[in-house]
This record gives sequence, C-alpha cells and structure tokens, in this order.
Amino acid sequence: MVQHGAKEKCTKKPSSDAGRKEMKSGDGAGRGGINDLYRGLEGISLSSSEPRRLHDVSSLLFHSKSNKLPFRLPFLGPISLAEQGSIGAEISHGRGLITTRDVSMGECLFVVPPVFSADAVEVRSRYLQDKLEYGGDEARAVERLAEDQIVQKVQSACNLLSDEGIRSKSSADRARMQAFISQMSSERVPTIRNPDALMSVLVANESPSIPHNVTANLDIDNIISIIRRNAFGPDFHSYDKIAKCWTERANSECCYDRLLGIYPLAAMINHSCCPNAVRVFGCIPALNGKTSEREVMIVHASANIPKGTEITWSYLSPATPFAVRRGMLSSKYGFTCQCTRCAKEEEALSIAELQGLFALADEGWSSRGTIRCDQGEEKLVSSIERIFSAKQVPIESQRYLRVGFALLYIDYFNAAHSLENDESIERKLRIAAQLHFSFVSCNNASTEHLSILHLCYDLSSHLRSTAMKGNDPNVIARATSQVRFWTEQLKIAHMIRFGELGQDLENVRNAMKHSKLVLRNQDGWYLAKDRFI
Ligand SMILES: C[S@@+](CC[C@H](N)C(=O)[O-])C[C@H]1O[C@@H](n2cnc3c(N)ncnc32)[C@H](O)[C@@H]1O
Repeated sequence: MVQHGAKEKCTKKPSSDAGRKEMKSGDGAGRGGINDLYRGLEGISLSSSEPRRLHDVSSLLFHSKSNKLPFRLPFLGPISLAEQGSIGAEISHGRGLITTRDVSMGECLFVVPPVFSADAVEVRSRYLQDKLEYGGDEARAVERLAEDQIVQKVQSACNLLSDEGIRSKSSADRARMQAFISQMSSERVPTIRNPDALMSVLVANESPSIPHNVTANLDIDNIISIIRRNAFGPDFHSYDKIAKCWTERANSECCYDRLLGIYPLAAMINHSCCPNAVRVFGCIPALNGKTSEREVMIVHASANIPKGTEITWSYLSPATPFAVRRGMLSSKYGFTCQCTRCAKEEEALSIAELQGLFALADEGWSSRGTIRCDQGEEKLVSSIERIFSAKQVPIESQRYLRVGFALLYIDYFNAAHSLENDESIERKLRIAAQLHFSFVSCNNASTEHLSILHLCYDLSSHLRSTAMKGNDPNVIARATSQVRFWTEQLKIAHMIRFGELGQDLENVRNAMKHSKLVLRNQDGWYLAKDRFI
C-alpha cells in the first residue's frame, strides 16, 4: 500500500553513492564526411506504404525552438497498466505496461516530462564551484550533485504541502509528490484496482481526487531509495564524460541538457534483454510564459508489438555480455532475467568450445575502449565467426551471442578506417551485416546499433568511391546498391529511435547528421546543436 500517514517535514541532509541506469555509447573516428552521407541519400525514396503514425515526434525534436507542440503533455499512446496474473496480459514481474492495440515499429508509445529532475546548468555551476573537493572521483561528484538537487526539490515540495496555509494552492505539487511516492517498492503498493486512475497518478495529472496527505512517511531515506531505484540517468553518456566535458570546457556553455529525472510511468516498464521499446530524451519549448525549455522522455516501439503484449526495455546496454548482464541485473535490480535471449545464451554456455569465447566477451567488456585493433583483433573476430559456424550454433543463438561481443566488433570495425585494401573492407562489411541483424533481434536502434550502421555506411561508401574510379558499370551498380542498403537500414533505425520521421528528407538527413556527429566523434555531444539523444 502506498503509505499515507503522519506528515513530516524532510530535514536530513542529502547524500548519495549509488550507481544508475546508463547506456554506453560506441565512439570512433569517422572517415567519410557528412556530405558522403547526403550523397548516399540522394535518390532514395522516403515514401512509405504504411499509414502515418499517430504523432510525428521528430517535429518535436527537430523544431524544438518553434514554440509549437504537436500534442499536449503528457502524451499517452496505446498503453495501459497491468500486473502479473492479469487476464489477457503476461507481465514478467509485478506491475507493467501493455499495449492496448497492435503497434508498429517506430510508433510513439508515450511522451512524459519528469515529475522531478536535476537542472544541468545549476548542477554544473555547483560542480565547478566545489571542484577541488572531489579527490579524483569527479563522475561520482556529478551524480551526487544531481541526486542532491532532486532530493532538495522533493523536500521543498514536501514541506510546502505540509504547510496547512498553502495546501489548497498546491495541487501541482501534490500530484508530483503522489507520482513520486507511487514508486515505493512494489511490495508496499496495492494491486491495481483502477489502471486509469493509477496512470493518472503516475503522470502527475492534477486531479481533485488526489488526497492531501501525500507527504506521509517520506523521510530522506525513502526519497533517496526512490531516486536510486527509479531515476533515469544520462542514458546516452556517462557521468565520467560529463565531468570531463565540464572540467575541460569550464568557460563555455553547459553541454548537457539533462542529468537525472524521475519518470514514474516509465519506471513501470520491466526489463528484457530482447526488448520491444526504446527511449530518447528531448527538450520541448517553454510554454505559458515560462522561460526554460522542458525535458521530456519519448518512448517508441522498437519492434511490432501485438495488442496486449508487455512493453519492455533493457535496463542495461544490449551489448553487455551474458555473464555480466546476469550479475548486474541480480546485484542492482535483484532478479534473474528469463527472456529468450538469456535462455539461448545459457544453453550455448553448455557447449564446451564456446566457453572460452564467453570469457573473451567479458574481457572485451571490462576493457572496453582500450582494446587495440591490430592483427590480433582481426584473428579474434574471425575466430568467433568460425567457431559459431563450426559448432553449428543455431542462427537465433548466434545472433544473441554476437551482440554480447559487440564491443570487440566495434573496435574491429573502427580499425577498418585505416585499412589498405578493398577486399578486407568487403570482408568486414559482410561481418558487419551479421552484427546488424543480431542487433535487430536484440535491441533495434540502440546506440551501439546506430554506431555499427554508421560504420557500415562509411565502409560501403568507401567501396563505392573506389568503384566509381573504374569503368565497370556492374561493379558501380553493385556498390551503389550496397550504399542504398545501408542508408535504408540507417533510416529505419533512426525512425525506430526517434519516431516517425515523416516524408521530409531534411528530417532524415538531420537525424543522421546529428547521431553520426554524436556517435562517431569524441566531442560529438558538445558539437551537436540538437541535443535530443
Ligand atoms: C523499474 S521497476 C519495474 C516495475 C515493477 N514491476 C513494479 O511493479 O513496480 C524494476 C523492478 O521490477 C522487477 N523486474 C523488472 N524486470 C523484471 C524481469 N524481467 N524479471 C523479474 N523482475 C523484473 C525487479 O524487481 C526490478 O527491481
């Protein structure tokens, strides 16, 4: 049961030390310029036979300064709340979200603002002020400052509500507090009697039916525990990168719009290692005379989802190897994942010859970004591919397994940028195609997937440039169709991640330009103008 009882002011000092849900980005140095990408797009038809989707979310992302919103917030698409044991819905654990009709890949499921969030500009200024005190743990310092800011905001809403004199004026605060409290651990919440009413609470709708005593039992430990279990961190970037950027660019503008936010509806989504939804964060224009832009979370379907199916996403990067995934899910979230991918990978673990490979995947994970792409690496990736086929691992299992080696593969493909001959580029492209299809099975349009697709685009356009220098029309036609294939894959992945991009070629170009800049450049995030990933 959500706790309602004696009101108490929150007085203890905030402090924090927990890790948070994060995704790792795949970085690498780019070869082909943006212009190559544009050239590859020329002549590619963007017309789609599918009907237009509910909302063109991309217009929200690309025209965020236009002061126009294509819909009202919160936008709730074809979703509903359900719980384990509900008739007609298979929920993996406790409460969860399901689709209320068949949903197509890329369709927007919901768009919500946070009920509480850390303001990046304020956290950055605190961080730069206190910098000397961090003793080498700058990443933790950024995380702690972000967390402390949310604690303070919750405390002040809480204290405001405890004040009898202003209680009647604070329905927005009451709604936010109610949404916040609804995230107390599932053992302490009731079964869902009225899914619509709970949905309303989770998105902080200001309803007169919200009780006045929502501040009950919310001491500092409760607040911190809710933040640590449910807040959404930087997602695409790590606190490490943010701290580095802030330190190195102390005199320039703040280059991260969001750090940490509380999204109670999104916190209802359960985990799967082969999920059917992805999230991105965006900024929407200020409304009603308010000056600052608002952060929003936008959730899309990353696969076709039949009506009544549970909506899931991955709490970890899909590129996390099996053993690491299992350990992290157990220690951080307290469960063992039972998804198809985990079952297939566990089965593969029983093949003796594959066990050495599992160890390699773990090693690649723990030394990510530091592995050098030399001849040894080439042998390593080739031998992974050879073992898969020699041991006749079923295609489905191969796909799941390959994603756990993604970091090794990404390093390997990055090495292709310094390659001397087209034959080896072609070989890499063939392997890349396998990895691309693997990502489609595990987590469409994840950061790592987009990174691989951009690399594939570069490799194929390099082959096409070489072909153009010769005079063989067949070779040129083949190379051109390869570029088109990868461009099309990129377009689809972008549509999944950022929603329906519409018929406007310019929107697709912008999305590709933006994510290529972010994914492939160490300074990408800083350089990118539209910060919506
Ligand atoms: C963010 S909450 C998800 C909503 C949760 N089901 C509820 O009722 O509040 C995360 C918690 O849900 C549970 N959970 C999420 N995904 C799960 C899965 N695939 N299998 C088992 N438990 C899961 C774990 O207890 C986890 O700590």
